[in-house]
Amino acid sequence: MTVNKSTQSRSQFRPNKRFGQHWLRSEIALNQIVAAAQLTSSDRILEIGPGTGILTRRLLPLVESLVAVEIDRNLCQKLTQKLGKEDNFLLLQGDFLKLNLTELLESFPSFQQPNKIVANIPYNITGPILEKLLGKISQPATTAYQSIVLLVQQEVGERLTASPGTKAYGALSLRVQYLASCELIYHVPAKAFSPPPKVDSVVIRLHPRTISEPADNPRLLDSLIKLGFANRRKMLRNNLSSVIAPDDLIQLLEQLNLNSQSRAENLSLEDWIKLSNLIGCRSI
Ligand SMILES: C[S@@+](CC[C@H](N)C(=O)[O-])C[C@H]1O[C@@H](n2cnc3c(N)ncnc32)[C@H](O)[C@@H]1O
Repeated sequence: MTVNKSTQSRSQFRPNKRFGQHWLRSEIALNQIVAAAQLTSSDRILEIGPGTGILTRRLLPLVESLVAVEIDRNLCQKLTQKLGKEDNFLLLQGDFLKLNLTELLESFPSFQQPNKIVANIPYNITGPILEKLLGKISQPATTAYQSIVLLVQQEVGERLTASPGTKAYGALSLRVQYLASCELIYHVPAKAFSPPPKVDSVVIRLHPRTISEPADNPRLLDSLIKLGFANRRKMLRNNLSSVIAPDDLIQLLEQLNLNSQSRAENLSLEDWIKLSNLIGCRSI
């Protein structure tokens, strides 16, 4: 891990597949990301994977400070040459998933406690990034960001923001929606990148939250969701039979005004929490 204070022509930035590098080149998409972030001059931004600095350069004049974490050493050198003179820019070289940001920022008071995240992330590590930012149902993250604006693969964005009863709705939707409200803001076509990825993308915005009526036993809720969606076509009473007898589950579903033939995808987050609480009570 090295720390560089503070980019060259884009032709010098040869994308490295290993790091999921696809450079944004669409003015429209860049403007959309900035708009979705709803920035104010007092915001302290964390950017994951600044790459060529194309987004960074737009954000810097609009905010108080921006700390960027980039894994690619060569890019870091170029970024330092480009943006190193900007007082409100700090570049950390390293793997975002492994570094302890709070500890690293102890020596940089002006960059501590970023309140917003804005990033075009490497798609291959979307899940781990979300988990690091939000935590898990059983262990929510302690750092509360005001908002998180990310460019993600369209299919993932649809799953994150999906509603009950839809094809995209699943364990990922519930796990993330338990920890944050999620909105899909813009569609970004593959041609907005160089090289273009195989899939289209979307800009999403998350607002981490503490749910008003959390599950009594978050670990149980998490396990039930996993079991419930293990086979989407099966009814819940079959998928959850290792935890609760089918007849007993039918009773609980009726208590919650839910159809006894419900599948996992038919239950809202609130239904899942209530069901988990009822199952938890029975096993005490
Ligand atoms: C999709 S590119 C986006 C680059 C730039 N923000 C843009 O919009 O053109 C993802 C960036 O994340 C960086 N990256 C990949 N894995 C990373 C990790 N674990 N930690 C930090 N940065 C990472 C890549 O090197 C690359 O610069």
